[in-house]
Amino acid sequence: MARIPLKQLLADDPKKVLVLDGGQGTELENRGIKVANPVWSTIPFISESFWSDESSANRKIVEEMFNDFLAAGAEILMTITYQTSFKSVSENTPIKTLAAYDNLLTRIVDFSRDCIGEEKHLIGCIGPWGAHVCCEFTGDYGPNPESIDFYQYFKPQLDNFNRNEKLDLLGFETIPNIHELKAILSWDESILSKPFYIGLSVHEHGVLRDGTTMEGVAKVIKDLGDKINPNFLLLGINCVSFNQSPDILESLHRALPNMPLLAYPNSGEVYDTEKKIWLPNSDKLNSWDTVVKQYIGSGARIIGGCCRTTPKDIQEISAAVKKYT
Ligand code: MET
Ligand SMILES: [Zn+2]
Repeated sequence: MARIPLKQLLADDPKKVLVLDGGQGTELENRGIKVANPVWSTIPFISESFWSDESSANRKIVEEMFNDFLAAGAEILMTITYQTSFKSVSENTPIKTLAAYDNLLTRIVDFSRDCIGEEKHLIGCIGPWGAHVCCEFTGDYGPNPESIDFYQYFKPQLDNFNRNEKLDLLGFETIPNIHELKAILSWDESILSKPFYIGLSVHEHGVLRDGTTMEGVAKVIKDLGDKINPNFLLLGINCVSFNQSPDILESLHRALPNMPLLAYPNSGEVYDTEKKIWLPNSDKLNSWDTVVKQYIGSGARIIGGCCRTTPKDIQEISAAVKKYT
């Protein structure tokens, strides 16, 4: 394999900060793919023509998106599988069996790897349980979050991703609920056999969407002690408010000073659910230059963008990472 394993790469060069790509779902939308459906950005991969017709319009759009993020300086990119859980796919698309689902994931990973080449690192993106029921920004997992069978939900995607050598890292993203975090962290190497990270969905006031403080999050990790899965490489925040994200990351760093972190906030725009439009971030307090500088000061090792961030944002992130490392 041409790529250095991420664990080694991060350990060998303690100053290395990897530039991640930007918001894929919203970028596909910007480029004309209609993603408003229960499997969101998975939708282009569901139609057979995406695979059979190499000149299909959607295929071109996805290829160009990857190319533009690469040209902007991304060194680690994600598969577009945020809402590609077996439950979401089998309940909302013609793909019903585990075998057909496995085939879908393998095709998506192969395609993503072909788009980015052998040199760049690839993350197998895994959205939270809440994405299936649209509550990743409220963290409201119902009256009995402790009895949700998270393993059952994630297993088909994990089984596929764990054994796919084209993936370098698994990314659990936008995790809003402490019970889900505890569940993921309770899984040993037989369940999570690849390096993985967890991106938390954090309120702008700095608490997990369900109200747990960053100290509370840190306690879960500290309490696990040396029982923690050695594949747990990074913890961080994603799709959080751009303006508040440096402070949030700093609070996570204070609570867990030795933990490698990652950060990829959204653009700070706000979605108007009535008018169904994105409202501009009118009080953008910081530039990427300032934000990236603060992230690096707080121990960030992977930095990129989430929803509504574009290749232009990644270009600015990449310039700042070069400047401050
Ligand atoms: N990686 C996902 C995407 O941009 C993150 C979504 S956060 C709702 O497609
Ligand atoms: Zn996002």
